[in-house]
Amino acid sequence: MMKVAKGKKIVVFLDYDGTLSPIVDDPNSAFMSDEMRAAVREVAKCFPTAIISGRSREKVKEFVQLSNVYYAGSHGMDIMAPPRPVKSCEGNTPTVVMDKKGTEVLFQPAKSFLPAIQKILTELEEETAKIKGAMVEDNRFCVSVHFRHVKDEDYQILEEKVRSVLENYAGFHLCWGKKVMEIRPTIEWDKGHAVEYFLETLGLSNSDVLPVYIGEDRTDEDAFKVIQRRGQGYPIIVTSIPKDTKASYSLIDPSEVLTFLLRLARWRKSSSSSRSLNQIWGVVN
Ligand SMILES: O=P(O)(O)OC[C@H]1O[C@H](O[C@H]2O[C@H](CO)[C@@H](O)[C@H](O)[C@H]2O)[C@H](O)[C@@H](O)[C@@H]1O
Repeated sequence: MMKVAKGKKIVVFLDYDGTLSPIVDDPNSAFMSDEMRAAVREVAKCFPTAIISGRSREKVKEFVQLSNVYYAGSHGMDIMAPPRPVKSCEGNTPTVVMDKKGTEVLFQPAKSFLPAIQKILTELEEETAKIKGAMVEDNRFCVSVHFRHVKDEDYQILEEKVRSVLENYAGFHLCWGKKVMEIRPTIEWDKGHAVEYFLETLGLSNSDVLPVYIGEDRTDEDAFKVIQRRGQGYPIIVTSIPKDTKASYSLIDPSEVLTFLLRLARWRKSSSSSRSLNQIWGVVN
């Protein structure tokens, strides 16, 4: 992989839950380790790096706590460029989307849905309050209804309640993630579009660019498809079991993601030195 990458511009896209942090029982405690944070920081010093999560942008930023990465929340429906251009260790400064005042620009293709989303959120909280273990999470442009702690015999009633709320709102649909139901605006925008948006706005859509996308969620498949369609880049799924996926590579869990990121940064920093790929990656040709 690194042989192909030599001389090309790498852009790194990372999912959050299950990729940078392990899947845990409480969504509010899905913290990222300091080691992982340091690795992402190093990678972002070398390559433009974006975190694309199903969480709200504010929440994922609060978890990641890095100022040298780009953030997209709500499965890519809430994108913000960082306050200042991120300088790569190659010395390149990618174009950053700025408004006339020089502040960061938000891209929110589902903005008109916000009033309805707020109502849906309130109704879901009311409707699900009596179902033990159900938890509603406000992800700004989408709403998650977690059922990890709901008894199997209560799941059906929970789903019925969610569907009954949605019946009154045209323009929204339901999808499923890991023990979670997600209510999303029906617009043609997903994590794949967010990848394309970043590549375009950063001026990185040419053929010498290699996007690396690491994710584990069903919604990451949209991004894998975009990379496959481009014919260049590395769609990497995080999974410990074989899966039907558009990704071409896999890492078992966040600890392997950590190793991969550390090696990626190390490779870039050392690629001008005499260290061989074998020394960095520990691989045998
Ligand atoms: O796109 P992502 O960053 O992968 O976000 C997808 C969803 O992740 C979170 O839920 C998942 O992780 C939780 C913490 O490990 C776990 O408790 C839950 O069961 C998983 O579904 C997040 O809470 C959701 O809002 C995101 O949509």
